[in-house]
Amino acid sequence: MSHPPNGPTTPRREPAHDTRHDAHPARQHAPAPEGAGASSSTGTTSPGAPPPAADEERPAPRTHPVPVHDAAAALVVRDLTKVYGHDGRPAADRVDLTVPRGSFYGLVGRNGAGKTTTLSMATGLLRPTSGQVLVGGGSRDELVDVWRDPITAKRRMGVLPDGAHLFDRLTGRQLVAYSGLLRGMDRQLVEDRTEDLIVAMDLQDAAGRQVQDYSAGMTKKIALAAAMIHAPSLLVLDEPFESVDPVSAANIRSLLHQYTESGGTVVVSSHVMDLVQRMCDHVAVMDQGRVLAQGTMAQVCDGMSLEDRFVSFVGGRTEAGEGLQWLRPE
Ligand SMILES: Nc1ncnc2c1ncn2[C@@H]1O[C@H](COP(=O)(O)OP(=O)(O)OP(=O)(O)O)[C@@H](O)[C@H]1O
Repeated sequence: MSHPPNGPTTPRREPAHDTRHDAHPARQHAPAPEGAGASSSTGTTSPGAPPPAADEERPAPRTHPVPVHDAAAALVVRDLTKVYGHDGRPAADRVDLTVPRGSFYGLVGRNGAGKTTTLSMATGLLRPTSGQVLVGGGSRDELVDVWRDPITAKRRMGVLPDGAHLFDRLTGRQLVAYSGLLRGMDRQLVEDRTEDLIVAMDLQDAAGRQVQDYSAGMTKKIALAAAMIHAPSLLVLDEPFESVDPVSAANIRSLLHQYTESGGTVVVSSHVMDLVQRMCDHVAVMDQGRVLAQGTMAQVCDGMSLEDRFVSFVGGRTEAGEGLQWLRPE
């Protein structure tokens, strides 16, 4: 599985951080995840150191295995690799990730690091070149292989893909409702949850308009609502806060925290280190298709800010304006 950690930048080994929580009944808008006492619509779902000044020597790629038994995992990614073209360079290179149940897990990396590629394979949207993805979260502790049993695996997941192609001639309300109906949910339950989600996303005034007329942030929010309607046990969200206004983002964050407190698991990709550090309890750092570090936020940060830690892992900082001396107003 993962390479053994070594060297000065390796996060300390700490005892396993069991982030699982007991079911939390006090939730208003976030659908309770499967296995957390949710009502089921169908019977099958309910579902310090400063950063290096310049481009210092990069640390050797390494991963930090999370000491969580697979049975306590919501998502296990093993040796996942994707080679898109014929140049043989993998966009995701033997990625190993273990996402504990009930965790709020951040996946960070620079542009092109392989986050979307990894999450797309992990959610059954992009066929891997090799490797395996397992999803937990059923009423029993069994893990399901996403590529061998996609129907069962996808019932457990709610996915917000990057640049999702939505049925944007539907109204927002229709889009959310159809996401539930397509999953075989009871119509009344779908209607009730749709209204709850529209309020949670602050889209009451726009719910009757076609999604094609939505702003980028509104589109993101309605797609997030559609991903949640079946109360999955795992939410995989690619850049969920991109373009979303700060008030809506804060509301969505608290909704997602309620969801994890009631046993659900959230995986988010983001470039915004400060946000990830505040929001997530676990984090993985990717660069050039590889996982350089993963673990609890405390393990990975090791006393630094996530941003400083990230830069120490991936390098690449340049002096401000270097090479752009011409960029001055005339
Ligand atoms: N469909 C594709 N065909 C060929 N190459 C691709 C394709 N999608 C992504 N890539 C390449 O794979 C690598 C990883 O891309 P990916 O989109 O996974 O990165 P990312 O970490 O999500 O980036 P960003 O933060 O900019 O969204 C990049 O080099 C990208 O050019």
